[in-house]
Amino acid sequence: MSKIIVRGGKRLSGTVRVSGAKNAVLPILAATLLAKDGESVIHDVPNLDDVMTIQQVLTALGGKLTYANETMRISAEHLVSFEAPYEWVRKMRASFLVMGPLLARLGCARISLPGGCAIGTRPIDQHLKGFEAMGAEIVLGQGFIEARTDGKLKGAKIYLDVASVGATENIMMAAALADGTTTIENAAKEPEIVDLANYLNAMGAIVRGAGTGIIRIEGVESLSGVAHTVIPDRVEAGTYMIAAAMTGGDVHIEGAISDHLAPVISKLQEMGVGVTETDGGIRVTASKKLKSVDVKTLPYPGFPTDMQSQMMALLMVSEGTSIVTETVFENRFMHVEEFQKMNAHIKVDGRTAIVSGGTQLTGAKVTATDLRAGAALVCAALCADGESEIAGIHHVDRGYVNITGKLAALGADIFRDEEMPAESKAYAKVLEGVAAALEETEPAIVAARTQEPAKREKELPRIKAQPTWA
Ligand SMILES: CC(=O)N[C@H]1[C@@H](OP(=O)(O)OP(=O)(O)OC[C@H]2O[C@@H](n3ccc(=O)[nH]c3=O)[C@H](O)[C@@H]2O)O[C@H](CO)[C@@H](O)[C@@H]1O
Ligand SMILES: C=C(OP(=O)(O)O)C(=O)O
Repeated sequence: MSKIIVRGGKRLSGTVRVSGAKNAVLPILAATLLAKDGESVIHDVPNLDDVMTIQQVLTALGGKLTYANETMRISAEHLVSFEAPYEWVRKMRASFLVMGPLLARLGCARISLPGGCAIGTRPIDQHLKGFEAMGAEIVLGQGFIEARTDGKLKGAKIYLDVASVGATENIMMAAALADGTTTIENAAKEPEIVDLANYLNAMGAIVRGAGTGIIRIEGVESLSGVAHTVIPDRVEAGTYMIAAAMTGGDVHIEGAISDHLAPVISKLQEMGVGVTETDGGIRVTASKKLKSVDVKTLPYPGFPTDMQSQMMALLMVSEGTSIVTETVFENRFMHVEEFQKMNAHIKVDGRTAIVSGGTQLTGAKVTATDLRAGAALVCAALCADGESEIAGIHHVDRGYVNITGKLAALGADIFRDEEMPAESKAYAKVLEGVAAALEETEPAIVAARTQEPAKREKELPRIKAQPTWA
């Protein structure tokens, strides 16, 4: 299993480019299934494991896809199946987003119960409530959900009990081809919802009010494939902003949209981080000691839950005590135990974590428990004393394009264990061999094993291991 190795203490500086947003591209790729004709050409598609997963789902349904240079071309004229296979859906919760488009296009959809990060129970009742209101019959099978409709879905008024991002997106897509008008009340307002609405409208849909709490969708007869460029990833951008702040760095985050990051920027500025909008992004500078702040996660435009663990990492090294409250997911503090291995002082009580800041973090062997937890551990390791080894990297690969390469280009001492340069690997192997041989044969070492540490240090012979080619 691959790991990320970080040797902390390097100040980050330079420019990092933000990739297309994972949480925008996944619903948009699902929406390409709505196009009965024409090719969808989606630009700035990030090279992520989640994107590869949805690509597999779309292919299994009959989509014809190609992916090169961050552009995906999809033709969904001839769908061959209404079933999203378990092997892909279990890997990624967002696979459930194909239910709305399939129901609208084929009148039938069967999807395995979704998987994803272990951050809470994450029910899908609001998605199903929306489909039922539009006339679908929902059948719960053994590990799957089936939705069927006789003829077309019918426009309806749907009030969401929680402003769910996924439910808003799934209902918007289903409603785009329904008979009549659908109104979603208490809709999610995230920038990714607006991006999906823009894409649907370009396809020929009539979606109004995206980005507000009430979205109206007038159903149309058919939709066609079009070109669209995905918005930049605000969570990836926010993660690099935190990494810059944690290392006292000076980093330009190219492509970041400050409006999308308003709640994160406001907290960073309150702490004393310099954040300025530039022509092409956001510049973050941090030179002085940072102050603690309290943070409460909320649906957009509140502080994003997807930035909570990274923010907690920054609070661990800022002066004072902070209270972090997680209101979106009921189990999103699993990173705390890992942070504690790095000498962080945090107490959790239900959905609240009390962070005692001002700590010098120490490098440790830790494990990413979910996607953002993994990114937060990387941020913590960047300013920790010594070396950290972060396992569970498959979570990070779901949502960050080349995180080690991007951070290394900013000056971090970071690599994946399989990325270790070949000469370094060979050198390390030689050193290991020399040490093992000496352990066995050198009488002074053998004798020293049983001696007091102080005496041992004095008497050990100095080993000057050199690779044979040096
Ligand atoms: C692919 C994607 O875009 N993922 C994002 C999306 O996930 P996702 O769309 O799954 O998140 P939701 O907005 O649906 O979930 C928010 C809350 O609503 C609850 N809920 C949701 C649906 C439902 O039918 N019933 C219900 O009770 C969830 O358990 C959770 O407590 O928004 C989350 C909240 O900003 C982000 O953390 C995820 O990164
Ligand atoms: C929780 C996340 O994603 P998902 O909803 O795909 O699990 C995330 O992006 O932090």
